[in-house]
Amino acid sequence: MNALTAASRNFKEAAKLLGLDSKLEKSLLIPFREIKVECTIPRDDGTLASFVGFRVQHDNARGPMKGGIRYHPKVDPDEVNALAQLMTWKTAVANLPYGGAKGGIGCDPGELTRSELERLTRVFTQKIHDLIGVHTDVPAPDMGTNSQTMAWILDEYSKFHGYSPGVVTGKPVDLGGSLGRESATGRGVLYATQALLSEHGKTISGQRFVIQGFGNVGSWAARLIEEAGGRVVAVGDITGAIKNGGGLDIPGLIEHSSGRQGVNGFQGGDQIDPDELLTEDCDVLIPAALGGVINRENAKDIRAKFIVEAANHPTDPEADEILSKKGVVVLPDIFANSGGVTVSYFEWVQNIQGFMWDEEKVNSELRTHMNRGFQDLKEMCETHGCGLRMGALSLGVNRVARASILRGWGA
Ligand SMILES: NC(=O)C1=CN([C@@H]2O[C@H](COP(=O)(O)OP(=O)(O)OC[C@H]3O[C@@H](n4cnc5c(N)ncnc54)[C@H](O)[C@@H]3O)[C@@H](O)[C@H]2O)C=CC1
Ligand SMILES: O=C(O)CCC(=O)C(=O)O
Repeated sequence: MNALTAASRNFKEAAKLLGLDSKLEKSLLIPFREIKVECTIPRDDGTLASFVGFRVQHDNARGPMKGGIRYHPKVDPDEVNALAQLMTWKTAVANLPYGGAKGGIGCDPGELTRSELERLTRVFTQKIHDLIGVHTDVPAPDMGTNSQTMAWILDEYSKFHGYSPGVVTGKPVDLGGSLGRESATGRGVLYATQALLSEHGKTISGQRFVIQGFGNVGSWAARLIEEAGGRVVAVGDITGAIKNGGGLDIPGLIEHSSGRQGVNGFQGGDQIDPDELLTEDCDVLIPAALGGVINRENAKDIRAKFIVEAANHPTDPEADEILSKKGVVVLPDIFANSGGVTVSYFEWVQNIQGFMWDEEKVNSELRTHMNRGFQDLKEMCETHGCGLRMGALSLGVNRVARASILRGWGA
């Protein structure tokens, strides 16, 4: 199912649950602004290459719009739109003073050299610089981008507006980035998983985990879960998948994967078919790569008891129905991966204050935020007698609707 169709379908179900006024419902669904720009750069060999960049600013009722920038060949307007919408609900679920946005460029970052990536990022920033800003829209890393990408955006933006570290988050620490942001999404996934398992009388220790995606989010989640006593029995990425029932050596896999740009060829386990990774036997499945990977084709074969959505929209609504009938508990993306944007908020606050927190404070504030978010989410589920996805969505949508009404935009 198309990402935008799926996100909108879930939103409408939450709006119905909340009894939202139909005009407000419509206005919450339509993005505030959709930007599409042409980005042409000279390649290193002197030839020209053109790419299309997007920034969808979905909603700003609760504050500046916030969300990552993705570099991936499959970036398209509908997907960016869906991801921007999810950011609006995510920042509200985390109770951060932000709205939602998302951006991306349709490109394969693995096929571009570092200097080509820098030129592409700078051209994109030149095209959108007057529409982003510390108090309007604050980008961050997502798939295919990282702290270096944010450093280039910050530098290019600052040529137009003066030095403004708070215009992006997920920056290098040397440029005003926050300690703990690099690991924040994976750490948030750990805290979210601990909260969920404890609700079911379990701890991380002794549980078997399967993780799809071994980039920023997947590798940090794996490392922290292993440190907390969990057994990561299979991991996959774009290069392949690897399994070891006794538990993979995660530090070894991180070293292998960063040297070779992927998990393929790791000797500490058996290579498996990446298509079978999601249906491997485990207690907790953590999708941490692309959207739409759990769908009506494979949902019936999922053997995990819990799914913790580290990726954005990994499960489509048809799969949700199948999983719910099977009794699989799904912790939704807009809560489970909100650790990243939460520490982005801490980074932005530090930039505005001009004061740096130590890493212990960042991690302990993150834990407090994630635990509070889980309690809020559970209360919403109890109030509406619904599952976790609808609980999270109605929590987020309700907060955005209230802000819109207070600002005089709603019914
Ligand atoms: N970076 C962040 O702070 C946040 C990221 N997310 C979400 O987490 C997910 C992962 O993001 P990052 O780790 O930042 O990206 P990344 O670019 O660091 O890593 C992406 C990983 O996915 C793998 N992958 C790509 N295509 C695949 C495929 N077809 N099959 C299997 N694996 C594949 C890559 O090999 C890589 O291991 C995305 O859905 C992103 O939107 C969500 C919240 C915050
Ligand atoms: O850190 C941020 O501002 C947003 C990260 C992001 O894109 C996401 O949570 O999906």
